[in-house]
Amino acid sequence: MGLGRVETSTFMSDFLEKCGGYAVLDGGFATELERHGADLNDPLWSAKCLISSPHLVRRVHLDYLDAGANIIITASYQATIQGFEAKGLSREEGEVLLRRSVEIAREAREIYYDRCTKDSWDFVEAGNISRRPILIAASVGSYGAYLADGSEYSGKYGDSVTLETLKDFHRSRVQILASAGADLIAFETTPNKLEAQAYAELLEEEGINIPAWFTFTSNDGINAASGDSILECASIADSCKQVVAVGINCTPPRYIHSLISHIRKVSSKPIVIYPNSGETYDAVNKKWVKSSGVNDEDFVSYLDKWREAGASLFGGCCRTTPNTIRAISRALFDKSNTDT
Ligand code: MET
Ligand SMILES: [Zn+2]
Repeated sequence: MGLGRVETSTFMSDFLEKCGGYAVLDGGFATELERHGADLNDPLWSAKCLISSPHLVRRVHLDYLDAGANIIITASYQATIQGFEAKGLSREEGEVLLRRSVEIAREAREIYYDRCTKDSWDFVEAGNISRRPILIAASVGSYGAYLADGSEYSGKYGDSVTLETLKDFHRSRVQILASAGADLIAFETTPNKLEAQAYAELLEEEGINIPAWFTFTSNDGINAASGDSILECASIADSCKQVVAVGINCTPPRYIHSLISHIRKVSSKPIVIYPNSGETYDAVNKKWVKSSGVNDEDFVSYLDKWREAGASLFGGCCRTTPNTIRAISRALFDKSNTDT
């Protein structure tokens, strides 16, 4: 374990350096599957496609790689052994599907690299072919995501849900994903500090040997979705050795700047942000309501402020698309060209 820990301490800074100081994540995954016609009105949400249309999962990963992503996040957000069992699958079949989510993302990366080599898109540096660094992040959605009632945006799990409940709920999926060949685990859409504590303890107790990031949701720019202070949530992530980045996902762009500033007060770890499009999710009707959504140009216009505030990994969450990611990638790339 000693060696793993040492590597973890420099994992993200090394990666960011290879990427040129900043890294680009992918964009909304489930909502992109929907844009391609998938019907995700199901408790498994995007994980339904692991069963019904793995080719579409691979295609969306590839679209994000084509758009410039350095990190793609697997389709396991709402994939759980419990959820698969509720569909009548066996435990073993559920495990196979979880591993498959990582394999499909790895296949997409291989296909992308092969295509780049063939088309000579890679650039040659001092005689060596240098490939764009690409990591596979295994998604772990929060307990609220599994409940499929929108409680990842309220964080109210009720008094009966304890630290041990959450650890037991997440344990097997984390173990399976960690051994499936992913580069890191993305604990996403975390609405409260109890769940962050559960993740931190699980990583430690299970001796998980790949790094992780924790990202939280917020409805006000100050607190996590549950009302827990973002300072407390980020501090839990900061204290966990395996955590290589901390940040925010699936939160409207207008709240991100203030949240980055808060996180920076309690952590010097790299900050990862992937906001949604700013539209709101109606959990009852399972629909996104176009209220205060932003277009790709507006989304990108926030980037400089987010960088100044201290973030270094940027992507998009629900309802953002490969076009959003292409715009982010261009904005960062053009900027770094003019900076040097
Ligand atoms: C509700 S947040 C969903 C996050 C997940 N990675 C996705 O883009 O589908
Ligand atoms: Zn989202």
